[in-house]
Amino acid sequence: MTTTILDVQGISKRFGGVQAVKDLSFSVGKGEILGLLGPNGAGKTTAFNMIAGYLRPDTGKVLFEGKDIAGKRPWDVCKAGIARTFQLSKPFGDLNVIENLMVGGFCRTGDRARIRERAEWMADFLGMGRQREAEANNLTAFDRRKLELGRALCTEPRLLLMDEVVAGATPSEAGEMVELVRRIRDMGISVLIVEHVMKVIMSLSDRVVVLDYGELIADGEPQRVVAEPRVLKAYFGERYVQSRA
Ligand SMILES: Nc1ncnc2c1ncn2[C@@H]1O[C@H](COP(=O)(O)OP(=O)(O)OP(=O)(O)O)[C@@H](O)[C@H]1O
Repeated sequence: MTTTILDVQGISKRFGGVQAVKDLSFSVGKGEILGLLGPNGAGKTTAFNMIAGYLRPDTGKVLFEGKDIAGKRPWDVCKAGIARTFQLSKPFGDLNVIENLMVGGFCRTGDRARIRERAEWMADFLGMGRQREAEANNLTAFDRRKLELGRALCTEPRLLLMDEVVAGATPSEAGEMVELVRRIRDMGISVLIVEHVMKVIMSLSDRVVVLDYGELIADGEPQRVVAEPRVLKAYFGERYVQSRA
């Protein structure tokens, strides 16, 4: 039986008149890759931000390894063992690859030698060994994205939250990212991933949960979930579902 690493229990968030997330519950198993799906505006980023400490939930609990982290600040969530990447990657432009990676390490320890060693290892892991000294400003968009991923990993997380990691990537870059995510999971890190590119989600996820208008509408094995009428309706509308009946 898989152990649960993250257990989200009934979280909600309202922005003025918009109920962005409503009574959302789901869990991530240890060693699992869970895909978070849903049409634009479904509440995925809001849910992410409540888990990562960027937004305080109006209701509910976020249990990480059994402890409620809801409402903790991002720095404390990171220290607890959760790292995240952002939709828009913003490395420190005038720092080089190793220096950017080292920034992540300071979340865990003040030991510069250990941080540097991990950053060097990470540059190789990302396939950026030859760009160690390159300034982030001079990297391609995809390399900046990988760098952001590496910076998150340098915080030594046990759960990684990834937001749209292949947006704007070429097919071969997307393939490279999929491989990296698999290797991250093989290192024992659980992954919660938001991604619009279906091919990526379907090939990576052990399980997916689907949101629509802030509510969970499906949770299960990817192939089965994407064929559910409720999910098809959320993505393509009622007429599409009726035309297939
Ligand atoms: N800070 C905010 N203030 C007001 N409304 C917000 C705020 N953040 C999100 N919303 C609204 O909450 C709803 C959910 O947005 P959210 O960004 O979480 O969806 P999403 O599923 O991540 O969408 P996308 O796939 O387009 O990134 C939307 O209606 C959005 O307009």
